[in-house]
Amino acid sequence: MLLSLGVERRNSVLKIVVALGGNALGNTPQEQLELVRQTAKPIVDLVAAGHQVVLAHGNGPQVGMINLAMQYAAEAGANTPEMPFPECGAMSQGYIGYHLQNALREELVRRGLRKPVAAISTQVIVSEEDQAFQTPTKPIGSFYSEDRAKRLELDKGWSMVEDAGRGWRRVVPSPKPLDIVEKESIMKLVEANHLVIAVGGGGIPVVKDGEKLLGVAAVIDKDFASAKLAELIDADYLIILTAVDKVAINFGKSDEKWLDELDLNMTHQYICEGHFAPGSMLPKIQAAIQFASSKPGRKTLITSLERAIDGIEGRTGTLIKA
Ligand SMILES: Nc1ncnc2c1ncn2[C@@H]1O[C@H](COP(=O)(O)OP(=O)(O)O)[C@@H](O)[C@H]1O
Ligand SMILES: NC(=O)OP(=O)(O)O
Repeated sequence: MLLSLGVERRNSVLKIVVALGGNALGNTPQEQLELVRQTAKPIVDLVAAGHQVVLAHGNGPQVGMINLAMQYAAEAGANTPEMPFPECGAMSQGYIGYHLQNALREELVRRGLRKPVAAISTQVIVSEEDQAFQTPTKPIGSFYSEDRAKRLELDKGWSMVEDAGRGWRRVVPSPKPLDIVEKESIMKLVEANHLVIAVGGGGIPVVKDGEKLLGVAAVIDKDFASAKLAELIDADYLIILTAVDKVAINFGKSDEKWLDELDLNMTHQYICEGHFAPGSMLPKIQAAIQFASSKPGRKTLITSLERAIDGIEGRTGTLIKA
């Protein structure tokens, strides 16, 4: 028995959306290649147990790196065009999806499993009216010292914030996902028993302009996009893999307490008490609530990539349920 997650559906096939943090993918192509090999193992464990899996991933460090590189190249007169931000997001989706789909395919082959893997270039509809466009909150790119961050604010006009005690980062608008353009294709591939990678980097944010879709300069939180995808494809579980085994209250303080389980009332109370850092744990918790409250029986597990199997088997992680 691989998947316990609340145990009532022990031997049934579950439809699971797994969301993987962009910070778990490293900072260079070499690091990412190595890390996706580790990522592939717990994902393929789920597949081997017979579950239908859709993998979503973040892109914060990667879209920041791509955007900065394109800006520097254009400013240096390297005969390189100005690259619009949504195209940078699309590049990050392709770059990460390429590594993930190969790592998953190799792990499946290594275990003698036959299953096609496909990364879908995914667009996610947002509203032009979303208040997020007025207040950037999504951390992207590298971590900087406070001094360097203040200089970048002046030199580049970036908005910079301190990110969960880890350093300063650029922040960009992060509108909420309203719909997923390629949802029918994703559904069809899942039904056809493919291992699908979708809503990479939260999806490429687009707004509707009549029949057209226009890319916008923003980064959708992949946890919200994953929750939306999980709702739309009628998944049973949303599993959010990040750098910590469990969610804590009083995180980083002397009275820190790691949580095994959260119901919706407790979760709302802890949000009001400010236990979850905006831009890092808070969106995961909000996405977890969104999915867990969208239909009876739906649950979200938050745990670390390293301990994903333990989390899946009910030995660690924080389970959020209605
Ligand atoms: N209450 C909390 N409980 C656990 N971790 C927290 C909490 N508040 C902030 N964090 C931080 O949030 C991080 C997860 O957010 P982040 O690194 O942005 O996610 P991602 O893995 O999606 O890139 C954790 O590694 C931890 O450092
Ligand atoms: N798009 C997104 O949520 O990326 P991270 O997981 O890297 O923050």
